[in-house]
Amino acid sequence: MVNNDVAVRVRGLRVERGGRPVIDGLDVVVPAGQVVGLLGPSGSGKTTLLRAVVGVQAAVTGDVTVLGEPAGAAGLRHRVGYVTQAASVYTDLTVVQNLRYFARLAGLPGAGAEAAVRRAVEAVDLGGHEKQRVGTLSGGELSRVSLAAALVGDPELLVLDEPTVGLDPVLRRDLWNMFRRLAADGRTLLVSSHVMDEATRCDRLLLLREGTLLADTTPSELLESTGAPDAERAFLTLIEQREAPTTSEEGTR
Ligand SMILES: Nc1ncnc2c1ncn2[C@@H]1O[C@H](COP(=O)(O)OP(=O)(O)OP(=O)(O)O)[C@@H](O)[C@H]1O
Repeated sequence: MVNNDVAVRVRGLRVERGGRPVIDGLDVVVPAGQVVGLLGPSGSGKTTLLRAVVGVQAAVTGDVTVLGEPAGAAGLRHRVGYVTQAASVYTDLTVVQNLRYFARLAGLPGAGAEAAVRRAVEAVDLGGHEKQRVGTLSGGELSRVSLAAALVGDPELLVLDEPTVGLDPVLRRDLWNMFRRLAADGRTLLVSSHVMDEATRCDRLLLLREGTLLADTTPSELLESTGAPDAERAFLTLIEQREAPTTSEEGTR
């Protein structure tokens, strides 16, 4: 049965990379229609988890169900948009040429493709740059073209791997506002970041460390439960709590 309240359900996920487990027994739920932040330090397994969700990660065991289907199923191809860390648009083509290409890949016919391209350009505020070659865009504009390329197929779930990396605070804020608008339209966004202050912009947070889930919470619950003044210190507090010896262990010393 499809549970419309859940966009992604991960059960007992284990992934090996380079001959060692980088995710070991992970259970995660991503509720539909929300902006869910996947946060954790570099190397904690964020990209690996996102790759498992879009179905491109090898050596995966466990269950990953996306929009009611197994991750990577052919039926999900147009329902899931994935933006990788490295921009995957063509720098020698203009914005619109890129988006037409991605509309073709999404199987959209002529008139439908043109309408989808226009909608995607509007959704990411790239009006006026349609005929600009992607290689000449600024970093923030380039991020938005990648996002637009993922949007042309009108996906229900957007999986974004560190979309704000390398952007200044104003551009980061603008991009997060855009994510909020996309969620308000009914989409689910799973967004990874290692910048902890971005946590406050999410509806829910998944905090990852060394391939395990440290917390599945909301920004306000995170601050309340740790008593920390900001997300970064809350994350450190959670790690310290996890690593602190229990009372019984102390008693045996
Ligand atoms: N192709 C690979 N071969 C071997 N090990 C890998 C490979 N790719 C990733 N790893 C290892 O898997 C672990 C998780 O990597 P992953 O890229 O998922 O982390 P991340 O949290 O996304 O990091 P970052 O924020 O730096 O992108 C790391 O220890 C990394 O070294």
